Amino acid sequence: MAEVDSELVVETTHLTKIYQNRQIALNDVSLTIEPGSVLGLLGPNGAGKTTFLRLVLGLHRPTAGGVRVFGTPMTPNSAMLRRRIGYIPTNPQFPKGMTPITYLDYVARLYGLSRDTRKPRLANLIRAVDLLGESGNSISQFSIGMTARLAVAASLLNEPDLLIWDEPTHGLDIEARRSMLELIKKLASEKTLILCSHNLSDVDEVCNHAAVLAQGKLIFQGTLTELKGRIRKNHYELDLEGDQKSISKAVGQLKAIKDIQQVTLRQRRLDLKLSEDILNSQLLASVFNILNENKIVLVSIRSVGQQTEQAYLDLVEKEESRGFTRLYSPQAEAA
Ligand SMILES: Nc1ncnc2c1ncn2[C@@H]1O[C@H](COP(=O)(O)OP(=O)(O)OP(=O)(O)O)[C@@H](O)[C@H]1O
Repeated sequence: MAEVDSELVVETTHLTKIYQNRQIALNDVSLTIEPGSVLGLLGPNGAGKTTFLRLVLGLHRPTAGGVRVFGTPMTPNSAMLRRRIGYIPTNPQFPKGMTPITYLDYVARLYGLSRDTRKPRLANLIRAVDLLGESGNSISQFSIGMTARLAVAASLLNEPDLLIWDEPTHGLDIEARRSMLELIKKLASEKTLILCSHNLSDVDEVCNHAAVLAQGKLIFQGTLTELKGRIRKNHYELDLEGDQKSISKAVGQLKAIKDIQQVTLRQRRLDLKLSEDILNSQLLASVFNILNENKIVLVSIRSVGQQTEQAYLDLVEKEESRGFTRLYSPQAEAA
């Protein structure tokens, strides 16, 4: 584990970006990212994610508010500060006439790395991203997976402390995606990462924090556990085995229990929604008892919806319906 200092890696205050005086891409976003975080930046298309990343990188100037990276204000002139960041845009593009070696060597020279540092680091990185066999081939022949690996190598060349990767698994096949996720997990032990992604199972696997943008506004920031904790709990799905008559009888008994709010049976799959404020283990014990009395075998039980994807969809849907309400009841908004 890398030494974690208390300095915030990123701090945005009231960050706002309006394009061409009319498109509000980012609206008053105040967000902090601590060292060691692996932050999943989430949001529907057009929510402002790329705009946010570009502002953190100092590639755009904010319309209002500001960004500090490692405690220092980030501006388009902060070239030295940007060197501490390894950035991969969505669908990275490279000069087609180059090979991975000539390209990485070129980037390393731009960073001002000496020959003695450059050569071994380049060799290590090419090996780490598994491009050794392709190191002398033209980038123009590269698949999406090879291009993604080259982008990873380029983003790590200057040994940055912060990695900002926009959709790193986009377009990758199953194997390439797996190795990308494993690499992210490895890097997470020594660096801070911001990962923009539409793939919530990837986020679930590698991130420990999440920030959700919707229509330019930050509607959630916190740990992934907190994000999941926002969704409805006490919803279970049970697969049963037994004769239909016994199952129907058990369903009748379950419906009579006060703290079971909803009982739905589809074939042999039972959907149970329990009261939020009840000790679930106690109530589930009663459920198991009823199944037992009716000689019904419990094949499996799952907690429904305790997933990042469900939590994210709940949040974004809620925000959209709020927008809808604002649109159609101006008095409510003004109140
Ligand atoms: N250079 C620009 N000029 C004008 N409008 C822009 C510009 N870049 C982005 N926008 C607009 O700003 C809003 C936010 O765009 P942004 O690309 O930041 O969203 P995003 O969350 O990254 O979307 P996606 O998931 O589709 O990549 C969108 O409405 C987009 O059309």
